[in-house]
Amino acid sequence: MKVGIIGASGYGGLELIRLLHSHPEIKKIELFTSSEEGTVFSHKYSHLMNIIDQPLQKIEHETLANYDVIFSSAPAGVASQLLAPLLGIGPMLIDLSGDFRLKDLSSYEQWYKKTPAPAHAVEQSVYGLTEWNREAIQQAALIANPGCYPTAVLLALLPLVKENLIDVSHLVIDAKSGVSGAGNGLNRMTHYSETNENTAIYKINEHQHIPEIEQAFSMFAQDTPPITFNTHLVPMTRGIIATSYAPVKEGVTEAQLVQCLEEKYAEEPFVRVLHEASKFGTNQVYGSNYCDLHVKVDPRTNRATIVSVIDNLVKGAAGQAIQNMNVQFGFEETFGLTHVPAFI
Ligand SMILES: NC(=O)C1=CN([C@@H]2O[C@H](COP(=O)(O)OP(=O)(O)OC[C@H]3O[C@@H](n4cnc5c(N)ncnc54)[C@H](OP(=O)(O)O)[C@@H]3O)[C@@H](O)[C@H]2O)C=CC1
Ligand SMILES: CC(=O)N[C@@H](CCC(=O)OP(=O)(O)O)C(=O)O
Repeated sequence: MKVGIIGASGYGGLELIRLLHSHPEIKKIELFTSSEEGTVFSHKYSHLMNIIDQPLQKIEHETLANYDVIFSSAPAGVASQLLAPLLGIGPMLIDLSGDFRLKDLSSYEQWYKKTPAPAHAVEQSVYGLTEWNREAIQQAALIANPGCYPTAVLLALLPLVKENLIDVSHLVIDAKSGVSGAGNGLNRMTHYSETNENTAIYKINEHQHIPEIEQAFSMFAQDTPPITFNTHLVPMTRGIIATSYAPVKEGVTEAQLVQCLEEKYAEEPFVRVLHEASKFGTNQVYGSNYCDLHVKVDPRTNRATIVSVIDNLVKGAAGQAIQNMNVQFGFEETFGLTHVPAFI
């Protein structure tokens, strides 16, 4: 199979290259750019010397139409313009940005503060939360790959919300991300001297992933009241930890919550439910496509603490995108994704 990557030189693009390189069904990977046409990729990124030595190509629709799959790892607002004209003319499209995720265009405009994608394209897009939407992904022409935070949050909470085991009206989600979540652009927020030795909350109550999480609750579980979701930037490169707190419904025990997660994910290759995890963190999924979950109920407050960890660039972006490609083409779902986490 022949795949093209738009935005290859960004963090999501680099991760797509790393993972696709060991995918047994991918025979050709070609890279597209909006700014560096002709640059030999391994001259820009020397860790890819003798691995990816071809030049970056100009983004042209006639060329892109000839690929089996196009991954777009371009920014929100740009991806929709690049991909909408390719819809239905050949390649399967997988977009890592938020452009096709929100079905309500006015909600996209409100949270992203950008012009929404064309309505017909958003209508056709399929939300690529693999473990929850396989059937639709198999039929999709355009996959809206989930955001990094929503992936971590939804894999942990959807089973419990669906089975009505926790009280969502008092749900609080506290999430923390490594700096690569912000991409490779330079700005004050990710400046070393303001990130190192610092942990900062950002986009307080205004994060663009709030409507995405609420939409997924209603798609896969049930309509819920608005949620409280906040995000923090921590001085590490990769990883997301999302800790959610919610009262358990009357009579519900910790054992029931654990069983609910275990039953949902028993056959899943990339979701692990941890037991007796008195301490765990993002390093146990680093560089891998795993999402690890843990739940505990505090008997004093009757509140559940539900924790999930992912690598934002793998399960939160490129890894899940490849998992979705595997589902769509009927490949083993683990192809290209069998990397063991780099714990240290
Ligand atoms: N980083 C993460 O953890 C996650 C990111 N995402 C989403 O994935 C996408 C990529 O993120 P990330 O790799 O971190 O971002 P980066 O900023 O690292 O890279 C984005 C790339 O997009 C390309 N690009 C920029 N402007 C344009 C344009 N006008 N037209 C076409 N291409 C353009 C650039 O490459 P060039 O100049 O060569 O064209 C750039 O390298 C974003 O939409 C992001 O929101 C989703 C989940 C997690
Ligand atoms: C650390 C950091 O800045 N993370 C980014 C996540 C980016 C992302 O996944 O964006 P989309 O889902 O909108 O594509 C953020 O919080 O906006």
